[in-house]
Amino acid sequence: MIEVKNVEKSFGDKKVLQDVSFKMEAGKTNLIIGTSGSGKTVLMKCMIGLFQPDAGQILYEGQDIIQMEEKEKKEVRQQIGMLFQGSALFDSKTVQDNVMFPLDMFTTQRYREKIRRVQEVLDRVNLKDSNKKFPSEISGGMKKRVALARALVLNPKYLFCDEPNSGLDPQTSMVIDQLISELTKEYNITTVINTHDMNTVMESGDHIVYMHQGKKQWEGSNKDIIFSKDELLNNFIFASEFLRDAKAKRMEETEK
Ligand SMILES: Nc1ncnc2c1ncn2[C@@H]1O[C@H](COP(=O)(O)OP(=O)(O)OP(=O)(O)O)[C@@H](O)[C@H]1O
Repeated sequence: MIEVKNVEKSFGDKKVLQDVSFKMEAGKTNLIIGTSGSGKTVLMKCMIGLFQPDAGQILYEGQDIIQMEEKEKKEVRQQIGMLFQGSALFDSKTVQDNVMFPLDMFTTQRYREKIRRVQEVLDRVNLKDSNKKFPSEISGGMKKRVALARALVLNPKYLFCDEPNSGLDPQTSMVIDQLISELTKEYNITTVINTHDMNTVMESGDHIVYMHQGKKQWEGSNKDIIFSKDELLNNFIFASEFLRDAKAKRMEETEK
């Protein structure tokens, strides 16, 4: 579990995060949503220890990452898998070598062990017969699977995903979302996703934190969102008539 407690962050005079608090549990797909500039990326960077908040705590299983010595911080970071926007694969490495990279960096495993683990995660993300291919030879959806396999190869307790659907078509996005949700439950990972994708929100959001102008405006599940009376949240999520109609339909179905 990750707990964010009363976190504040400013850049110069600009308050970017103000008194932000929430808990994100293991086995749940936790989303951070909000308009551009609402502080989602800064919040994520504070959570993984890349930014130092001005005040507050970021607790990993009760231990504050802000107060940790560099060595302890490193240990926590090794338990974090990252899925970056645009996949961030090494173009000059094959699929197999991309996934093996964290094992080369952080373990002393023999090649045979490493290859076994690489194959295991590639199988788990349903990526077959692509081990020897280069990123330029595979589709965007396949690249995401490779990036996901790489994020999982060290068996992380925490998974951070920045816009995992950017650049993907709606169908491929859904498949990636489902895969992330399944893996989160299967391995009991605390998954944190920064997303603009409303389909992800409605289909995968076990727990959603909605940020507005640096503050936590609302928090709840994708089921709660349907019935929320929060005006800012409603305007943000159900921005079009089409989406408002879909909401009304979903409310009707849920009430039946
Ligand atoms: N390193 C920085 N120095 C100064 N200001 C920053 C820095 N990083 C972010 N900001 C400011 O903090 C605010 C929040 O930015 P942030 O990137 O967290 O927004 P966001 O919600 O992730 O937006 P988007 O959805 O567009 O990615 C913005 O006003 C941004 O200009």
